[in-house]
Formats: sequence, structure tokens, C-alpha cells
Amino acid sequence: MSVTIILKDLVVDIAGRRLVDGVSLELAPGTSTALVGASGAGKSLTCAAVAGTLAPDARANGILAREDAPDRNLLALPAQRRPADARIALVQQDPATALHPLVPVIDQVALAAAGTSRGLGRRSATARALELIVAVGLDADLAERVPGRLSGGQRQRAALAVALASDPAVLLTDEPTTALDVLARAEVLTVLTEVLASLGDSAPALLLVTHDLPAAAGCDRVVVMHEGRVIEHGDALTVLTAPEHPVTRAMCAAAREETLAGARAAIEARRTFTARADADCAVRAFGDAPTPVREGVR
Ligand SMILES: Nc1ncnc2c1ncn2[C@@H]1O[C@H](COP(=O)(O)OP(=O)(O)OP(=O)(O)O)[C@@H](O)[C@H]1O
Repeated sequence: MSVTIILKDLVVDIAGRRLVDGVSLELAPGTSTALVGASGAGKSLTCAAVAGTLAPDARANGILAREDAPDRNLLALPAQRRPADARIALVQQDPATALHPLVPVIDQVALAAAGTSRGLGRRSATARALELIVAVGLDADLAERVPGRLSGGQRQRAALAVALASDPAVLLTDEPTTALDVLARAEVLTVLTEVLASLGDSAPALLLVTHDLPAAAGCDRVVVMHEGRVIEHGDALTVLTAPEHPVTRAMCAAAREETLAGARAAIEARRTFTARADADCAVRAFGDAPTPVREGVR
């Protein structure tokens, strides 16, 4: 059974500087939250505090607890010292960090499945691993491959399968798509949402740290950070289409501009390409005689 994880009044100080100041999140099973904000806003530090992967020189205060065990504060414990039933998993930005390059994917997923509180035996863990490999959209034939022989997008899916195998209550992903091209990026986000939807009642909460507002739009809720604090939060549609805080408004306007500039560049590239293709056709058909490229045929 999945459980809600509560983060309350998180503060992170490093070398005397307050870098995260009073961040609270409620991560309920089956819900997705995007943590957005400009570079340096404190998103990754917040994510690392929840994951238990803060650098040793960081001091974190606040409460991180399962809703059903509010007195057991997990914040001070690094990931490797947290109890197995804390169930907080991180999908690394770079899947190479999460995966052993020379161990077949199925063995790595099975190992994570065997380590859960479900206490799966070897055969059940392997069966569960195969189920998850297929669920994240990897072809079953790839299960025996080592990560070094997979594409970037496939490695991301394998890393997601490893994270899900630990049966998490919360799945954290810090910029999971940064290293990918546009197509692989859309694919990973689709897989994330589809897989979580397919897990039904046992779906974890998703916390997606991202710069990418279109990716954030796919989540249920958006939390906007600026200079270490939460400046706005709410359901994704409201925050992204009717932002209230000036910083959120500027961020949304910049994303719109970026999208429009990208669309303009794509249209321009297509125009040039079509004009060239027309000219090539004309040369092929009529030799070198100058043939005007027809306007308006696009
Ligand atoms: N180990 C560290 N030591 C000192 N300062 C740090 C450390 N890690 C992060 N910071 C600082 O804390 C602030 C928040 O960093 P954080 O990585 O959380 O930002 P972010 O919102 O995730 O940015 P980005 O989107 O660029 O990853 C930044 O000013 C950063 O320089």
C-alpha cells in the first residue's frame, strides 16, 4: 500500500548561506508534482534533501516523514541509512550513475526488487523485473543487455525500472530529460506518466524537478521556487496559464517566447529545405537552366 510523504518547513544551509528556506510539500500516492524555477532556485537541493543525498557540508532542518509515522523524521538520515520502509527512490539525471555498465539490465532490476520489504525470492524478483522492464516500454529482448549497449533513452527507461523495482512511495526525478534530444525527452515523460498511471493503486507520488514548463504541465501540481522559497503553487493548469507571482509570469512568458522562437526556426528551416528540394527537382528535370522556385508551394 502506498503512503503519503510529507516535507515540512525544509531549510538547507551550506557554508553559512541559507539556500532553501521553508519549503513544504505533500507527496500523495498517484499524484505528480513538478518543482520548477530558474537555475539556482533551490530545486535540486530540495530534491536531494528528500532523497537523502545532500552533500555532507549541507545542514538540513525541517521534517520529512511518512504520514502514518509523523514522529520518525527521515531528513537527517542519508539515503543508505534510511529504513527500507521509507521508500523514497531517486531516478538519477544521468542513468549511467544509476546503472552498472556491465551488468545485464534484468539483473540490476531484479536486485532492486529483491531488496524491497516484500522480501521477494530470486525467481519472483526476476519475474517482477521483467514485468517492470516491459512496463517502462523496453523491449523484453533488451532485458539481457548491459546498459553500455543501450541508447540514452533506453538507459533512462532501465534506470526508471530499477527505481520502480524498489517499490517506492515517492519517485524523485531531477531533470530526467536534460541530457536527451527532443524526441527522447517526450518519450521519457510519456513513459513516466503512462507507467505511473498503469500502476494504479500502488503508484508512487512523483516529484519532477524540471526547467521544462511543458513537462511540468503534464503533472497534477506545480510548485514554483525562487531564491530558495516557494513563491507559488497550485494545480498545473492554473499556475501555468494564470500565474500570479511576477517571477512565475516572467518564466511562463519566457517559455512561450522560447516555444514560438523554436516554432519559427522550424518553419524557416522547412521553408529553406522545401525551396532547396524544389530547386533540386527543377535542376534534375530541366538540367542547369535557371528555373524559378515557385512561391506559395510549400
Ligand atoms: N554543495 C554546494 N555548496 C555550495 N552551494 C551550493 C551547493 N549546492 C548548491 N549550491 C547553491 O545553492 C543554490 C541552489 O542550488 P540548486 O542546485 O538547488 O538550484 P536549482 O534550482 O536546482 O538550479 P538548476 O536548475 O540550475 O539545477 C545555488 O545558488 C547553488 O549555487
